Amino acid sequence: MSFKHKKKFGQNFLTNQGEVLKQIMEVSGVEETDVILEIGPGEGALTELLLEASSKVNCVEIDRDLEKILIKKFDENPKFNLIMQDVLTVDFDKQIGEKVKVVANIPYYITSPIINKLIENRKYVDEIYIMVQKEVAERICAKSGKERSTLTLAVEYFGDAEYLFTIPKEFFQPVPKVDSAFMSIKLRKDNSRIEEIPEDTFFKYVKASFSNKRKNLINNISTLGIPKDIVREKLEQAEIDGKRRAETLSIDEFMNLIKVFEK
Ligand SMILES: C[S@@+](CC[C@H](N)C(=O)[O-])C[C@H]1O[C@@H](n2cnc3c(N)ncnc32)[C@H](O)[C@@H]1O
Repeated sequence: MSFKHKKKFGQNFLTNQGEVLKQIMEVSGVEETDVILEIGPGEGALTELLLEASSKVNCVEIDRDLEKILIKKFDENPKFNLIMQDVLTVDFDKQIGEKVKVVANIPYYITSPIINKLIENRKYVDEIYIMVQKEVAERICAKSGKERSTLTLAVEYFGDAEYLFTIPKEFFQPVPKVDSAFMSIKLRKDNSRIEEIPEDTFFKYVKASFSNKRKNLINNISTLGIPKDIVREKLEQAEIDGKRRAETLSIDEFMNLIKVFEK
């Protein structure tokens, strides 16, 4: 009996596998020494190639109905480690405990929480290769323009994102409404940005700046309780036009602006 896909778990499995999987393996550059974390293995299409190419594959899958299928396929392979659990509840210290490369076609309904969880556990993760909704990949990787958001800045603060390639929606079963994209996030090994501006401070200003996307920086930053004339003055010092919107600022402009406000 074939597997019945569950919408609530974001289950759109790759069908046009040969082509896409080959591309995934090529761009993610998995090596024999790599330990992999695959979030949402599904029926194990990608898992099989990851097992061939790496030294160990930790798979985290939430759906108990897939457990038997995965065990039947891979349980005899000593490199295979199955964690049947919601990925957002995985304790990296206890359950992973070593450096991993993330390679996965993740469940799209929790894309931001997954990225945030991987960033929080960056001591175990330095490279992330994931398939996400095309629009989300475009937003995360946008260097300028209205696609930029707090998620774009969060990723830029900790690393570098790159849009790798597009996967048409017809390559999945069931066929979703949207196309997908494969992208990478390389987390910075040094703490350069964090040392310049602490995380809490950085996100306080970024969140305020994006709090109302139609409003300009003066109006949004003043929601932090800073009088508008002071906000205006500080933005002038930072050489940033207060009428600009947050989406037009690069991360370096944000870093500079925050330094001036925090002086
Ligand atoms: C988009 S499908 C990808 C399946 C497979 N990797 C493929 O490419 O065909 C997402 C997978 O994530 C699993 N999943 C959904 N929510 C999850 C969660 N919170 N934790 C772990 N896995 C989850 C789903 O059951 C499904 O297997």
